[in-house]
Amino acid sequence: MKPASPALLRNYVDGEFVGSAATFDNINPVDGSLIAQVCEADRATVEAAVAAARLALQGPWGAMSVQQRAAMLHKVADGIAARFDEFVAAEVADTGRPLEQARTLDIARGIANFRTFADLAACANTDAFEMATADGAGALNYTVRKPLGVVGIISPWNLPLLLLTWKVAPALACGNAVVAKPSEESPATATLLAEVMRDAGVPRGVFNLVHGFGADSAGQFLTESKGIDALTFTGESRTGSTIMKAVADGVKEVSFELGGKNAAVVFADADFDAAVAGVMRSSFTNSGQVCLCSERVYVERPIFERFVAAIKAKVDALKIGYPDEGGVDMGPLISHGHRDKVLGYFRLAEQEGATVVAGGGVPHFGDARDNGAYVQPTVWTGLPDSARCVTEEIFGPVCHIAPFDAEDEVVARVNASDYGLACALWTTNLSRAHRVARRIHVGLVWVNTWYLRDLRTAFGGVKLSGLGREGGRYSLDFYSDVANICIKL
Ligand SMILES: O=C(O)C(=O)/C=C/C=C/O
Repeated sequence: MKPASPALLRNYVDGEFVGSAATFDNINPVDGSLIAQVCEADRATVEAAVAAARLALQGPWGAMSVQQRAAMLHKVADGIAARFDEFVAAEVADTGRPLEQARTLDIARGIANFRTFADLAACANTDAFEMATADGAGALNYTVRKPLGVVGIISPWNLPLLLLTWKVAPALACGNAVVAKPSEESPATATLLAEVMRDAGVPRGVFNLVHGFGADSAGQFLTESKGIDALTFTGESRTGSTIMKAVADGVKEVSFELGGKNAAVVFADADFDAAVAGVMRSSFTNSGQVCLCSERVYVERPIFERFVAAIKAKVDALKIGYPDEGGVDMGPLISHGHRDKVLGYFRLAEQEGATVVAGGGVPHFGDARDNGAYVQPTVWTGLPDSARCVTEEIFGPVCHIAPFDAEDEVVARVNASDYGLACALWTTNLSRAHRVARRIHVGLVWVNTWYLRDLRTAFGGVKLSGLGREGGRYSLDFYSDVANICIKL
């Protein structure tokens, strides 16, 4: 029987799904099969989306109260929930991730992001100051939040719906209109989101979706558009730098959540089993394709050998497989191209003199998965801190474990990085936990846990890991223009 013709994922502009002359393949990384054809937005389509967003601000959307916008965003959340299994299936097909992760993390957080920012925006207060004046009558200062206008959003493939909605939700809650460009690797849930937006009654032009690549494609066209007022991007640091240059002439506001080479630090007084389980999560969740993952692990010397052995045993026992396999721990990487990059680091590590404690290659399944983008979860020891595999972001299921002897030493080694996004500390010494957490030069520190998220908190990194903070009121501050009004009494 002729296989069903692949779906066609289209752009969503001014409330309509629109095609394009050029399309590109959407591939399932589990077995390399074709999922869909995706319409690549050209510059004219991107500009039409930007113009539609601008127009939307003058329409019913621009006249809505924050309470009305919040109600609309709850309807969007309801719409995702109503099509939950469709979103799960689409995310799994695009990424190959375990079904359970898509259900409990990716799609669940897509819903939570809309609900959280609807409520935060509706309840947000602003400042007011009573001011004494020479004439004794006084003055009143108060601030108001106004939408930025048209916000460009470029979101990554590693947590597709989670990270797209992490930006769309607050941007809309603050009254902006958006043009979103999801990664070419993960277009499916973004396209479903456009359907949900339409069905929830979000006015035309408020949410626009353009598919394509970065350079010389929709990502670049969006960045270069004179019609955007701000741009928010999650992805690689060097792309962030390119975007910054592109928007510099227009002095556009940017918010960047970029790369990382995050450390986990395990002190000898840690709860050993909890630390082993925690480092397994922080190194291998989502096949290591989370900007917060630990690719550097430092273990206090007295427990180093025991810790490495425990990690090896856990890694060797990881179940790598189909997304819907019972008990599967890890799926493939996002694409064959990314797999080649990660395998390049596996080879480099051996050239740099690493001891390969576990993994280091490609699993053999003897079935369709051998056409997928799988790699073995991998553990190294024995490299110097200066090794490229210990300094460069690999973004795969891999970590290097090194011993340390003193607190000051490990703090200096962790901070000796061009990145500064996240760190996980494992210790039962309370004063050490607070002391060391403050000394690590990153935006996010977890103690005796990892990737435990309160959406009201500041999220972002320092150095090459990013610019600005999103989350809670930080998102409201980025996605709003704050104006001060002073009234003479
Ligand atoms: O959990 C979040 O809100 C978030 O932003 C995660 C980012 C992960 C990036 O790889």
